[in-house]
Amino acid sequence: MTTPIIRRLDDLRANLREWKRNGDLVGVVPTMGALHDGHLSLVRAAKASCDRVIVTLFVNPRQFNSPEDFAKYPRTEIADAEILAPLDVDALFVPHVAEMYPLAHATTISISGVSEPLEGAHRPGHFDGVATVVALLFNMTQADRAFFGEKDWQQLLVVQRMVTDLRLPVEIVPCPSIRTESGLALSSRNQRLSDQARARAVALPEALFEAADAIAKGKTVDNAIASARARISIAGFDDIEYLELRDSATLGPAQADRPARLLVAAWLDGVRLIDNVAVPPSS
Ligand SMILES: Nc1ncnc2c1ncn2[C@@H]1O[C@H](COP(=O)(O)OP(=O)(O)OP(=O)(O)O)[C@@H](O)[C@H]1O
Ligand SMILES: CC(C)(CO)[C@@H](O)C(=O)[O-]
Ligand code: BAL
Repeated sequence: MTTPIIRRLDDLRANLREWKRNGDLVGVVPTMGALHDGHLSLVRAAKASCDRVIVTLFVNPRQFNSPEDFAKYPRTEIADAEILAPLDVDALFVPHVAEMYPLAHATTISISGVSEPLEGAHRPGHFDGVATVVALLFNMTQADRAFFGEKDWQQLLVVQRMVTDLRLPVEIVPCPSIRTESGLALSSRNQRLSDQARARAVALPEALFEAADAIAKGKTVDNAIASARARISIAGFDDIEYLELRDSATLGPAQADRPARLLVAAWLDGVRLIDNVAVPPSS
């Protein structure tokens, strides 16, 4: 089975007309490619609950706040189509940048509140780019369900906020983070790490899980975060952009009686890694 690649919106719409006429439930998995098992878990979830599954592959220039990061982002379309083949998706939508953003394109979607701290503070404009492209992809694919990974926890909340606020007729399905056996969350960017750096990178999830466990057992948040920071630094990370406990749903200050999330972004050998874990309420 080869993966049908569609590049033009008109062609996608022609398929969609037929699928919608049949009453098929359409699922979309938005990605930027360089597919790994994390993406494939989203595709499997989509296949399990939808009649038609569209995977989108678009390295969205508008969500990159650093031109260097955009230039270095892995682009592996042929391998991506191959890795998807056994999953038998209905379309791999790979639009050209001009299909997404014709010259006259002048609309940006900006979400306040949940998009402002953490990634929003460290990557100015990032979530405007994400929200704009995700809204476009929802409209282009006319998806009934969309699948997003919890690895990008803040992105998930931003997209959920947008869907609620704009009354978009799409159900967001969160999917758990897929990790290597040693605990590292799979990510397209971390494919750039050397084997040696990848081994050191495991300190990130280890520190997160240990801190989450310690907080749940009553250790103060400040002490738990200080220990986690020390562990990550000792492993050789160059910079910790943030490591914070936040309310799981709002990303406001964490409260003891509500689910919280410990979220981190840190640099190792020129690669920026993010991760997050749940911290259950203490009462
Ligand atoms: N390890 C993972 N487990 C579950 N979902 C994941 C994982 N990694 C990425 N995803 C999800 O896949 C979708 C597409 O993500 P994307 O293409 O940006 O890949 P990525 O691995 O997150 O890349 P990077 O973080 O390096 O940009 C997003 O919904 C993202 O949350
Ligand atoms: C959702 C997304 C595909 C939008 O470009 C991207 O932010 C990603 O891959 O997580
Ligand atoms: N996975 C989130 C997309 C980004 O880092 O731009």
